[in-house]
Amino acid sequence: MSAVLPKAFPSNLNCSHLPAKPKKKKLVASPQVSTKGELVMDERDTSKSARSAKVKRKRVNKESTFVNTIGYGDENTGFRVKKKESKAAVVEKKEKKIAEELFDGGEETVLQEEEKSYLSDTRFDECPISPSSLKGIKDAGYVKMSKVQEATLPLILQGKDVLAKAKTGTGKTVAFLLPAIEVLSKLPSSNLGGKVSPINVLVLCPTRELAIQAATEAKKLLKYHPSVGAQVVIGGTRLTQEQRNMQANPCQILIATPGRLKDHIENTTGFQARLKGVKVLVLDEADRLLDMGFRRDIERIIAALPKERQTLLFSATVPKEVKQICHVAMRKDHEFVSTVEEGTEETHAQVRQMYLIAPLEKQLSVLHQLLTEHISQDSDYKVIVFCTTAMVTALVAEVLVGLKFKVREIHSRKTQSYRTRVSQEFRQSKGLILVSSDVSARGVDYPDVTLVIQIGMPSDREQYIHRLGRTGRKGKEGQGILMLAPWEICFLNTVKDLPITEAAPCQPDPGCQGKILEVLARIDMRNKERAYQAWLGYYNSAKGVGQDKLRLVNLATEFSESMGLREPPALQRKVLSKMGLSKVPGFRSI
Ligand SMILES: Nc1ncnc2c1ncn2[C@@H]1O[C@H](COP(=O)(O)OP(=O)(O)OP(=O)(O)O)[C@@H](O)[C@H]1O
Repeated sequence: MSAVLPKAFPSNLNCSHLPAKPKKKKLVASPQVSTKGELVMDERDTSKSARSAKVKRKRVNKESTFVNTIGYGDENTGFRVKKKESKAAVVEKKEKKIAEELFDGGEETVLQEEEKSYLSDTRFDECPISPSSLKGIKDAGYVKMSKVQEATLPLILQGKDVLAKAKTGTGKTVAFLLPAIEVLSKLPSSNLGGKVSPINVLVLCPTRELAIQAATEAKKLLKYHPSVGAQVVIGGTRLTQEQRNMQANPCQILIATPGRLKDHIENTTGFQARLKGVKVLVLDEADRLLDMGFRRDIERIIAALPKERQTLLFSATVPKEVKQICHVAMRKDHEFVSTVEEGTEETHAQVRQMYLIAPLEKQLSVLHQLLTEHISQDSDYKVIVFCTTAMVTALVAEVLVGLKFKVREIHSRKTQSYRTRVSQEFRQSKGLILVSSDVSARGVDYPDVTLVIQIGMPSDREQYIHRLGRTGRKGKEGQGILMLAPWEICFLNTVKDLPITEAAPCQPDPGCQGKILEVLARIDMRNKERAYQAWLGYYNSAKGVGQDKLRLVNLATEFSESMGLREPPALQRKVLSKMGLSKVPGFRSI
């Protein structure tokens, strides 16, 4: 395997290395409609003002038709069978009429050409979906299905287990929630009531943020299903509070993080009985949930569920190991659906990906330069800076605040209420930088993120793709920069098939380093000690770095120097021992 080797870090070049946002011409929907009611596309400049007016609403002649590419008329689906006046046909007509009324006038959201790329030509109202769901979909502003939604809906409605792979930000949440709600709404009423209130749909998400977000999407789709409810159980909130909520208002859809769900299985009276009602299990970000970190919890959870159920696994990345172990959760005859074409990248073409090599002691000043440049180019900037661990995230955020950037931080060491508040604020804001650990790496849907910076090598190729996927969502443009230390270059091997190119070298403003040292000097020593320990823990187990322990000692010292420390902090003996480093010479211990 040939590595993509970057040039050495040059000492004397300016930082205008990032290509300015191209002022290219794009195809955008014209406000005109042809006599046949087709949308007429023309070519014109999409300057900022044009971009800001990107979503326009326009009436399209009802005659404009859309080709249904996947055959919802298929008899196997049990919907829209034949056009004879049978009872089924009458019901079908009635449903169709309601659907037509819902979308009457064919109000069509006209999007930029690039934003359409993730959508299919199939409209939701052409599909065998209940009028109540259609109403919710309409209120959410969705008209056409995304490609992954179009590809998976018929299979899920047929009752198949599905493993689905689709790029980040292309609507996977609706792809599993909508059919799951449809399955649920067709259950006989005995499944919906009785002494025990069963949980019929169980959605597992790897992070709390993702679970909350999935619940928000579920609530949109359930708006006109008054008898169906969705509830979230996640860590970071009081177990007893969740128990009370579930008792007061038992819902058929439960969205959970694995650890907390396991807690309820073990500690909440009657919970196991409720789980016996599960008809659909969804593993969102399946590869993450099935990797070693979550595997035990997932196995324990699956053991508590009925064997007779439908299982759906969704993710933007499905490494081959996941395909191998998905039998843990799925039936043998499950379908694998991928909307990422064979031989194409798993990342979006409209997201420019670059890497940049900088030694640890220069990384903060390079970061300062990257952010300053980006902000000067785009006043509507919205940046996520990913760091390796929670404590390193906290430190980088503190430095950026000291340098007067507008910053929020989010990581696992913050309380859940703080995380929820910051997440909500960032979702709605412009002109803000979010410094984050991997709690925001997967699935979190922040609209219009303009730049994702990753400092330090991600845990693996999949995590790189998911972090990058926080920008360029729903077909929009974005930019990603991966900043590596020279000794992390080996990581590039794992992403060499992706269109990631080396950024022109960056020489930060000479005055900046001094300012950074001043800021660092003001930061509480304990925060630096925590960052040092966390950094060491991360790289100690990082592939390609952690094996050579003697080298690790030196790299950790380099990191402590980058925080302005003369000597590395001493670590507790038991911490060193836990990391398997107690016998390695060079670490200071107390
Ligand atoms: N058919 C649709 N039309 C328009 N917007 C949609 C449609 N379906 C979903 N969306 C919106 O697209 C955005 C991205 O969806 P979602 O977060 O589910 O993507 P995802 O594929 O799960 O991404 P990730 O891989 O990062 O988890 C959300 O804001 C969602 O509300």
